[in-house]
Amino acid sequence: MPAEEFVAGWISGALGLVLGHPFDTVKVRLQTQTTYRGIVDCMVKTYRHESLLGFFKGMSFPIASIAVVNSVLFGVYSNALLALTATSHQERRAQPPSYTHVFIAGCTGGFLQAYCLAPFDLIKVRLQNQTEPRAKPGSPPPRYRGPMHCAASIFQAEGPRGLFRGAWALTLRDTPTLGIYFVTYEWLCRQFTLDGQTPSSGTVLVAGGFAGITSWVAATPLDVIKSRMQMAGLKQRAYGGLLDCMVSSARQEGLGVFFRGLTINSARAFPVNAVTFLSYEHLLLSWG
Ligand SMILES: C[N+](C)(C)CCCC[C@H](N)C(=O)O
Repeated sequence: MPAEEFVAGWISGALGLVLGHPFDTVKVRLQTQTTYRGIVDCMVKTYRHESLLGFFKGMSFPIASIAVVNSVLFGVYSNALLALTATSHQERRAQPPSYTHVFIAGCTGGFLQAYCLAPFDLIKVRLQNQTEPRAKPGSPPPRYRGPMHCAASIFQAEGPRGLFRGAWALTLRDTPTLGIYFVTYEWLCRQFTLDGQTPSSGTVLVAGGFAGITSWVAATPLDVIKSRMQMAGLKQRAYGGLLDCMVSSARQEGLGVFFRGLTINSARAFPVNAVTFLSYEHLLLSWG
């Protein structure tokens, strides 16, 4: 039943997401704030000021949006591959598509999911960057009270286009790197699987995990720029555009700035993407 599979896919996507979210908060903070000395320092400070809850800020929207984002990514990828190679998912093990086709299909999926992801991602980043501890009597309330309030305030202050701030950087980040994502996954699966056979669950977990890491390594420089452009509207320190943001970040902080959050991104990527690919493959198998 497609509806059941959809729910199962959403739940396993959500599981991966919850697992990865604390890493994601630390990453966003390291990328956009200069008060932390490193991963451990950021974790300790977050825990001291905001308790464990601090790591889970901004999570409800990604959970709700992962259903849309994941189905666009995997659905477009699979259908693009069908259009390119005329083989359905079931036939692909017997007649494996070329890596060029896998790459093109991955880029197409990545391009389209980026636009669905953009407003959700913006709200996530804005909420994750609120470092105020949870409502203490007497302390000023945080700027955004929650995701809906955040969306409404951005809409009011910056207009509908405000919700798509950083969307270009996000599209540039995701188009080629999701091509790399599916190529890495396919390549690793084929290395550990006999011709024509279905990869084992262990292979799918490892291939999915490494596909996540590889694509995040490639995506990190644009990820930093994306997060900064998303925060720019708030700080009134608007950049002239993507290039301006790149140049001024590199000038002020050196080239190392493009690799901020790389370690934490990779640590997060393995479990998240291992779980995502395992559920994807299982769902398609049970669909027959
Ligand atoms: C393309 N880029 C590297 C940005 C993401 C690729 C992995 C996507 C996955 N949902 C995750 O959150 O890890």
